[in-house]
Amino acid sequence: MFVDKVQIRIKAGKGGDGAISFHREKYVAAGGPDGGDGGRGGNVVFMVDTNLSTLVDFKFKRRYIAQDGEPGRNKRCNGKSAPDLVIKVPKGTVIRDADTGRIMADMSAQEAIVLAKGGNGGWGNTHFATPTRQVPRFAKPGLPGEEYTIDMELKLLADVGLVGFPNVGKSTLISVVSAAKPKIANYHFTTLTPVLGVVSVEEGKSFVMADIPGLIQGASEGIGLGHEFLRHVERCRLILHVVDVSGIEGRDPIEDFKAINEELKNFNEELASRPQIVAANKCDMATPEQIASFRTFIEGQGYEMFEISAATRSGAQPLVYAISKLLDTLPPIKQYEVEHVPLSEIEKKIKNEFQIHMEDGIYVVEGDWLMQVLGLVDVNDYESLQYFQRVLRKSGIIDKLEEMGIQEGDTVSILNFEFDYIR
Ligand SMILES: Nc1nc2c(ncn2[C@@H]2O[C@H](COP(=O)(O)OP(=O)(O)OP(=O)(O)O)[C@@H](O)[C@H]2O)c(=O)[nH]1
Ligand SMILES: [Mg+2]
Repeated sequence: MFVDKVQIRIKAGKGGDGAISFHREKYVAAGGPDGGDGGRGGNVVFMVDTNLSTLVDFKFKRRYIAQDGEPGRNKRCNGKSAPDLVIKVPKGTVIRDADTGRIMADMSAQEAIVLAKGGNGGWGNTHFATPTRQVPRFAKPGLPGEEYTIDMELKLLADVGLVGFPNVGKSTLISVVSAAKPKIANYHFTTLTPVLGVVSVEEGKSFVMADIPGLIQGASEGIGLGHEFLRHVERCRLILHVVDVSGIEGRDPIEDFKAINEELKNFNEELASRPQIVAANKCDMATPEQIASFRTFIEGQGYEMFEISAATRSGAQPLVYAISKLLDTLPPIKQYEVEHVPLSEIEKKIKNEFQIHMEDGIYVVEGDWLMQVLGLVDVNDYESLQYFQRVLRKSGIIDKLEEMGIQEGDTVSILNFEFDYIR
């Protein structure tokens, strides 16, 4: 079964809670705190698996939950962090946050990505001993992991997309220019799922061609099969429009050509203006007059046309060279840009709900949204920390801290994350 669109739910693991425990030893009256930290919750990681070519597995399993981190224990034993939950997807899968529509990943630009971060483990009470507080009877709980409902869509990666009415010879063509072996038969909708083929042009030079089911009038409104598959030509750099010029099926090639382009336009305006080459197929069955009048029309429209017979292979090689030459001048395959959660939205939310209080000489900042921001921060990554700093500043947290008299070197605690304040 070919499936190229699914919705699933992912949830990263919760961090383990920090432990509250005190050192116990014979003859030692009151031992210090020795509660260990909780381990990190498992991330949910997406990884490209080139052996996969459909999202069918996700039709049957829709919830993916990573394990929680282990809680801390006594004797300063830290809980184990949970392993990442790795989800394998075919190359070309585009992942969106179903709630906001934001693009989270394009699994053609990236091989692997952490989509939901596991929560940090909570600190054990060992961390909270100070000269004035020798018996800290508290620890921090682990933070929840991120969770999302995501829409996944497979958009195949091909340089050239074959489009045309059913039975015009698209599959025959891909079978003669590449090693792909699609089903070929004399009836409509022989091809039911997209097929990719690598076309080699010359030593060290090749491009990828995608064969999709035939389109019919109304395809863009969901009639027939083609519409479901047009998303697979959305990334193509070039459209190869195959037309049957022989009229053996009683159709008019000019009308066919117009109808298909109309469908492309209805599906996606931009798709219709994608560079397009026309392959006039079944020339072995067409009269010179039929070919000539089609050529006049096509060239009049400003397209380049190639006479071919996929069945006899004639004309296929010049077509391949022409495609390759045109591809050299075109931009690379479209990648979807990952959209980060807009800063301004986060700032607004934080601004409305953060609170700061002092606890044992530490500035403690709290707020639900901070948790989500922290989920995006990687403390080992400079850019990420800068982003965090920007959020703190723009959402007014730094102003508030300064108002409260914070000084260089004072400790600020934001959830489980403690750092020295630097101006
Ligand atoms: N005479 C002739 N027949 C051809 C040519 N190319 C393809 N055919 C025949 O046309 C029929 C349909 O070919 P396919 O390659 O399956 O057509 P398709 O466009 O992939 O069709 P769908 O998958 O249904 O959209 C088959 O019987 C082919 O043998 C050609 O150049 N000349
Ligand atoms: Mg076919």
